[in-house]
Order: sequence, then structure tokens, then C-alpha cells
Amino acid sequence: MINKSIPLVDLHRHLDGNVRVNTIWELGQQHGIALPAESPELLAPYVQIQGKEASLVDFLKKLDWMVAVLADLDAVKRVAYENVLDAHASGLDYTELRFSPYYMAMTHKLPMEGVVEAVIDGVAEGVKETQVKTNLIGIMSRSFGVEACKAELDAIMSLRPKIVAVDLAGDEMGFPGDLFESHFKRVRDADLGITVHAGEAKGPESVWHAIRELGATRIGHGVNAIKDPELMEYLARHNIGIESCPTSNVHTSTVASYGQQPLKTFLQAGVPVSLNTDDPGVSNIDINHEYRIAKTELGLSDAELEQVQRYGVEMAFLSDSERKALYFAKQDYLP
Ligand SMILES: O=c1[nH]cnc2c1ncn2[C@@H]1O[C@H](CO)[C@@H](O)[C@H]1O
Ligand SMILES: [Zn+2]
Repeated sequence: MINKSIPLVDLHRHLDGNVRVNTIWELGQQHGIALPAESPELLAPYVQIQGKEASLVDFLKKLDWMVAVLADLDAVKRVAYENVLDAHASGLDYTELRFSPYYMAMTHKLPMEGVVEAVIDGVAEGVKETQVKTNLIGIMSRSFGVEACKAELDAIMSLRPKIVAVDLAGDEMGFPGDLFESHFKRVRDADLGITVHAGEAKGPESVWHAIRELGATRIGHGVNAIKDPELMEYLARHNIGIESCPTSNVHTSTVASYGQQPLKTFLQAGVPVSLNTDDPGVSNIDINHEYRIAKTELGLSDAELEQVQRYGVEMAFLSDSERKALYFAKQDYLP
């Protein structure tokens, strides 16, 4: 199902949506933070999805305990480090980990630049140990407003060479993309990659805006793009990558069931679409689970699964030589 001769990548993975239940528990104990349950087992339902949530905003509340225990920069570093270990354990060759400095700093008023540095340090340690190639994407959390996102972007930009791209995430309905045009002008001027969560809670117009006004070359989810044939054609013609996350879409009630998830529709329209986990800790899944779902629930053939796997590598925020090196490292597996 997963082709071993092609690199396995996960391009849409929130580092702050992937904190282990045990780690939340231990950090809570260590820092005397009151948690809503008496044991890690009882804590799980508070931080992991049981069934599904009624909306994106309800889903996002599950992440709050994951950042509530980030009492100091060592905690941030630990979470970043464990993220690379988790990526390695699920067989990934390359991953793009995204994180929101404001969101991670918020509860304990940590310095945002310090958070970015701690993430970079923790990831570097994990990479050294596992050799999983990793890049970082800085998130602006739109739910906290225009000013918070400005401060967050300052922190991201200050460590610029270590961050490959910027994303906009959070409450798409309450905080539409047009509030963030000046933010993305700065991102374009700095020549960083741009991916935007769009068409998840809002319609195709949000995807158009992310591409035309914000400069996105990749779109997180993009589910509602399928409602606009002109947009679908545009995505295919201009090679705009869709980062698809099927289980997340079900868990946020963006789609009613896997049967409604549009990954296959994108493929059939010739849109480059990759398969990703979004918030693996919250959804309690890994990349292997998503490939299984793509086969059994979304009905992809082996050839289609291979195409999706390849699109992931092609869409990655990598230079051509890095991409080649990633492919080259898998050649041993060729029959
Ligand atoms: O599926 C999602 N859609 C939109 N925003 C998300 C999703 N998952 C997490 N975040 C948002 O990303 C930031 C943490 O990385 C937070 O703002 C969180 O709410
Ligand atoms: Zn996401």
C-alpha cells in the first residue's frame, strides 16, 4: 500500500497537535498543573477525539491541554523532540512539522522567540537521533486576531533560515483570510513558502483568496474547492498542492463521513494532492492509518495511492537537490 521505493512524507502535521498523552500527564505532574483527570488513561478522552466533534472550533479545543502543560522552554523542547521520534516510529522519511509560537507560548507567557528556538533545538536533537529529514513551518493562529499574528510572525521571521514556510490556521470562519493580507506580504517579501488552511470551514472563495491575495502555493485541506469547477481547473493547471487529511476532516465534521472526503476527486481532476495526518495526537492516528483509510474508505487503487505518495514528495518545501537526495536514499528498495 505504501510504496517502499518512494519516500514517505507527511507535510501537514501540527507539532502542537501531537503531544503524547503520557507527556501531557508527566509535564502536568512536574509543573503542578491541574489536569481534568486522575490518570493518563482517564486523561485521554480530554485530549483525543472520541468519535467526532461538532465543528472545527470544537475539535481545536482538544489541543488546548497540549499547550497548557508547556510551562517552560524545556517542555517545548521535549514536545518538539518527541514529535520527530513519533515521525520516525511511523516510518516517515521526511516531515514538515508546523507549530504556532503564540499558541504554545500563551498559557505560561513564554517568550515567543524562545519557543521558536526551543522547537528548533528539540527537532534538531530528534533528527540527529533518527535521521528523519524535517523542516519547520511557522503558523499564525488566526483565532487570536490580527495583532497576535503580527507578533507571532515577528518571532517566526527572527529565526527565518530555520523555518521554510508560513501557514495560517485556526478559526477560518471567524477570522477570514482578508484580515491577514499585510502579514503575507511580509512572508512573500522574505521569500518563504506559503501554505494556508482554506476551504475547510469556508467555501471555495477562501481558497481563491489564499492563492490570489495571500500567495499560497499549497492549501491545507481545501475540501470545499470541489464545489467550484473553475477553481479545480486552476489548482491543476498551476500545480497548487492540496494537503489532504481525511481523518481530521471527519473529526472536525468538515465532511459527514469518509465517503464524502474529496481526496479522490482532486486526484481525478489532476490536482496534486498529498496525504497527511494534521493532528496525529488529537486524532490518535498515524500516517499508516491514513494510507489504509485512503484504500479502504476512499477507494484509491494501488496506482492512485502511489501517485498520492509521489505528489507528497513533489509538493514538499524542498529544493530540487534535497528532493533528489530524498528519492535517492530510497533506491536500495527498488526491486
Ligand atoms: O485542522 C485544523 N484546522 C485549522 N487549524 C488547526 C487545525 N489543527 C490545528 N489547528 C490550529 O493550528 C494551531 C496549532 O498548530 C492552533 O491555532 C490550532 O487551533
Ligand atoms: Zn491543519
